[in-house]
Amino acid sequence: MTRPALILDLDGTVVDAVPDFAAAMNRLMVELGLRSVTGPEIAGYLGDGPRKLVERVLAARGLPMIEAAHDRFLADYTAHAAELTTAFPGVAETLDAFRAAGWAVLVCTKKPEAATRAMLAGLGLLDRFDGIGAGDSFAVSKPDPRHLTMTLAAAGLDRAPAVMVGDHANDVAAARGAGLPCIFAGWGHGPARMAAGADLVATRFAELVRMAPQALAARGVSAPMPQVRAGQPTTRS
Ligand SMILES: O=C(O)COP(=O)(O)O
Repeated sequence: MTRPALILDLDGTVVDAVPDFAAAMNRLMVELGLRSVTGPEIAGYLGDGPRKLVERVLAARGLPMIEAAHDRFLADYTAHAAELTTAFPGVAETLDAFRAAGWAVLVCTKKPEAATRAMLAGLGLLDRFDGIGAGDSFAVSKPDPRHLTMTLAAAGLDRAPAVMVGDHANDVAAARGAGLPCIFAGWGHGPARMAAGADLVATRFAELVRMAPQALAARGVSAPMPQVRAGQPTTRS
């Protein structure tokens, strides 16, 4: 059988990047003389990439989009992308278990590739991925389903059975458009209503070892069940 693939959204699914987003945004707010942001405000604006994030923060302060502000924010965020950001509990050992069982693990994110790589490297996670489809890797991005199919193809996995995991309506829509089963990441930033249309809802990252094979089995595809090795912590971040 072709190697099965686990495709993971990044922000709100693999990592909580809100503290670094908020820190970089607040450096920008100081420069612009604008009211500071909070973590919950930032979390509510995520899911459509950094340009939309800046646009939404400015709009909430009564301002139109400022392209130069986005450029400054993105350069600053990219340089500090792994300072306050943490992986969700269980990520490292769960990814290791998937790969040990023969799955490919890919990330499909609206975050630009430079920031994605800097952040994953800083967290010691970059080597745990077999491919990255970032927000600027292709001409399209989520919710366009081609963001998922092109991420698979770029990793040489265009015929692989695949499962998408994400915490945002854009992730669910992209998966459905690509005809892939979707697991909603209930631990992420997306409100519960965004799970509409997902095949399954997980509450912890480690549940993916059971749910990803289950999602494929429901479509008549059998895939190996990853085993998290006994004695490994399941809550390390
Ligand atoms: O940066 C965002 O707004 C969303 O990024 P994500 O696609 O990894 O969730």
